[in-house]
Amino acid sequence: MPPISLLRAKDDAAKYGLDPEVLLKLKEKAMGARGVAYCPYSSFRVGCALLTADGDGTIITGANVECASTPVGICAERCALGKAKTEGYDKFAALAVATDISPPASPCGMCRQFIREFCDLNMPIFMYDKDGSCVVRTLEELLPMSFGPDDLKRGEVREEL
Ligand SMILES: O=c1ccn([C@H]2C[C@H](O)[C@@H](CO)O2)c(=O)[nH]1
Ligand SMILES: [Zn+2]
Repeated sequence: MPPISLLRAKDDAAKYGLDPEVLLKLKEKAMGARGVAYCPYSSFRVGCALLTADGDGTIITGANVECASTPVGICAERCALGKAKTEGYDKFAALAVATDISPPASPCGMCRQFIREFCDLNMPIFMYDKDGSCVVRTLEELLPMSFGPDDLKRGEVREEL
């Protein structure tokens, strides 16, 4: 009998067209990335793992990095996306975020908009709690009726008329 985590990963993975083993790896990486968070001000560790879809399914991780001037810090999700983009990745299949609370935290509003810049609206976002239990939503479910790069292009067309 496979462990519960694999059974659950199979359901979640099937729903979003992902390999369950890859999803488990993504979860491990997101939970592990909490360990490198720099969060001396909040002590709130966040880890993120981004599954790339450009080639061999590389996983890019990130964690929150805070700053004495507190608004200057960056969330784990934007850290991971910034790393991925600047390492040449342009397509993403899933994002996982892990915190030490339960139920799990979800990406903040600023991160939802940042994810919207680079990812499809139907991309799943897996949110893990301290024990590894998961809540999953698509980007569109977390950010309905969103504004994105295509909307700016529509603005350009209007000006030409
Ligand atoms: O989804 C989230 C929510 C919060 N944080 C960070 C920002 C800050 O460093 C700390 C407390 O808000 O957690 C993230 O990285 N991602
Ligand atoms: Zn954020």
